[in-house]
Amino acid sequence: MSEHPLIGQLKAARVVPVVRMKNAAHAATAVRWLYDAGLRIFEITMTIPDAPALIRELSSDPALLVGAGTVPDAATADTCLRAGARFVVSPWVDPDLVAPCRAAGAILMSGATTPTEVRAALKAGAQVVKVFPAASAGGPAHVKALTSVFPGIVFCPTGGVDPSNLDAYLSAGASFVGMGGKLVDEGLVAANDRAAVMAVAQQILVKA
Ligand SMILES: O=C[C@H](O)COP(=O)(O)O
Repeated sequence: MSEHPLIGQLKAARVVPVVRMKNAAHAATAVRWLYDAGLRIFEITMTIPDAPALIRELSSDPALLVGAGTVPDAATADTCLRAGARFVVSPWVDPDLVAPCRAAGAILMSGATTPTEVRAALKAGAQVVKVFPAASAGGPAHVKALTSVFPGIVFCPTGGVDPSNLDAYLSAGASFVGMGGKLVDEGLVAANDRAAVMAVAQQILVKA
């Protein structure tokens, strides 16, 4: 099966910022700061109040690649895809998400930890395997073990990834990573500490 054209963009960026905030205004601020730093890809998680509205707003900018994260079911996937999401991320394997993603031409990233779960994600039709939770599953060594039995599969480790271990995950065989709390800490946004968030974002860009 040929690779989805957007996967090249994700590989080139190497980091998908996972925006997970309790407060919608904080999420919008975090995205604005990361945009100012130079980032153009955003995973907007469904744990943000009214997340599809933020997806719709961001998707109106053609320079951005916006996806929906922590998508719990097909109806939510459909809402996000109609709002402009071009990738859908689930921390688990849910075959119900395949049809709406295929219909919209979007990428489905399904969560998996073990080889059995990876196989299930691929059989269900995921184009990307989100290795989650990556750090507690064994970190880069775990990703390396998975890539040895699944050569050519697009792995996106997420959970505990930060600027200090990014290179180790990529060297282990990750195509790109998801980075949440270590990149955009809601506490820093709430404290209006733009400089601290920008500093972390710069580390990602320096490495890219
Ligand atoms: O779904 C992804 C996680 O929320 C991101 O995990 P993280 O905050 O440890 O990077």
